[in-house]
Amino acid sequence: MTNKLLVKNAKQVILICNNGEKFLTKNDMQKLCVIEDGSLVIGSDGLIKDIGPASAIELQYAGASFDHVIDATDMCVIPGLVDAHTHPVWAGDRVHEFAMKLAGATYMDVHRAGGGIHFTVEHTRAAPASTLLASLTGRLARMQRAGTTLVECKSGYGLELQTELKMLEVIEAARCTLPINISSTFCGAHAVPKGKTAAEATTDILQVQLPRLRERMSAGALQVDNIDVFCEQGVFDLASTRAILQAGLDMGLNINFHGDELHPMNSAQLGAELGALAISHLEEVSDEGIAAMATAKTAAVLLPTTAYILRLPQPRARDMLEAGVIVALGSDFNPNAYCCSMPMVMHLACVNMRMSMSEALAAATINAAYALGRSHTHGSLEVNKHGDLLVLNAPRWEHLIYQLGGHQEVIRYVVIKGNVVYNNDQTMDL
Ligand SMILES: N=CN[C@@H](CCC(=O)O)C(=O)O
Ligand SMILES: [Zn+2]
Repeated sequence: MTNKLLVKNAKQVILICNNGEKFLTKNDMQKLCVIEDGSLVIGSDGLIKDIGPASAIELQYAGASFDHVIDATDMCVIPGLVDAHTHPVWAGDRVHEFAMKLAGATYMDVHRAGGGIHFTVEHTRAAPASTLLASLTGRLARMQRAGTTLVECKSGYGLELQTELKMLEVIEAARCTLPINISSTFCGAHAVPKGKTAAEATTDILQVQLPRLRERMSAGALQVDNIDVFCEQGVFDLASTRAILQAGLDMGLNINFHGDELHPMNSAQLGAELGALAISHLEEVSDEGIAAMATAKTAAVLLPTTAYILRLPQPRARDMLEAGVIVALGSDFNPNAYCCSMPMVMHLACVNMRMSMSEALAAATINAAYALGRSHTHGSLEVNKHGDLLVLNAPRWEHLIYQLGGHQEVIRYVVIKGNVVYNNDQTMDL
């Protein structure tokens, strides 16, 4: 049968790892697996069929047919990027709040004044599903052009049953129709809705939202992968967070939540105890929390754009890496942190959080895939994994991070399951 794609003669092919690793930690994040002068074949099923030295692949596939051939001479190949944390379904931008924050207002000042998540909830509740789907489609296309091929997408701007379901249905429609891979997250506990106490909101999630979600999932109408809560002072405390996460776990969802962002909450210890796959933010995590996450193999999804925009203390990436935590990255795309670009996120992680470029790439590929429970199929270039990759118009892969804000010029092709979903003939030589 005809193969889908041959990518030949690349200067470097960055596999990330080649032994079926589900994640990388410590020194393994420093020495990524690389083939110099390599080629790669994606079979008719969209999975990677072969990968190796260009000369060996040429011999082996002499006479084979391919739907598409990319000559990657002088270019590099890396796995598609994985964005482990986004809020991409919403109406109503918050550009006015950016001005307020620049003038000194904190995230919680804006939130308590009825802005922030509340502002977005009001606009998202009022928006038709078709409008939300159109904007989501545009945002996912932007992410894809910036190299993201697997993205986590949260609900959480409804805070009541109807709008939370509307958001999840919009994510489901995108998942079924767009090439980009999606991991869907129920985040009904993203904030306490106006007019309710946190206790009332928790009861509504446990007794109304989650049971209805379970019905929709059992009927096959919705696929939801993860459960999320914003565990924060003035939002959901540890007890409510525990109850909601446990209820999600009991219905088969992976725990993946916001913790220890603005105040130390012991969210990391709670997540580790519940077997969370991932916890995001962690700007205020304690030493005990770091140790608990390392032992439980709970990934830390670090979000450099948030710390940057809100001028928060940086998450302690180096301490986490040294302790053996599985460090992943996400863009945190949302109306507060409007960034669709994982190359920009990796750059910020390197400069502000002191990660090396290899660590940042591992965190934005195999470890981000692990945070979403997908590292058996995504996050590295290995035989039988999905044929999701980027071809970079650069002599070394590090240009993708080094060229600040330059991904439009560096990314030549984006490939998902062997199909070229973005062909950028505007790239220029460096
Ligand atoms: N911290 C909570 N949630 C988002 C922000 C969402 C918003 O402000 O709309 C975050 O991850 O940064
Ligand atoms: Zn978030």
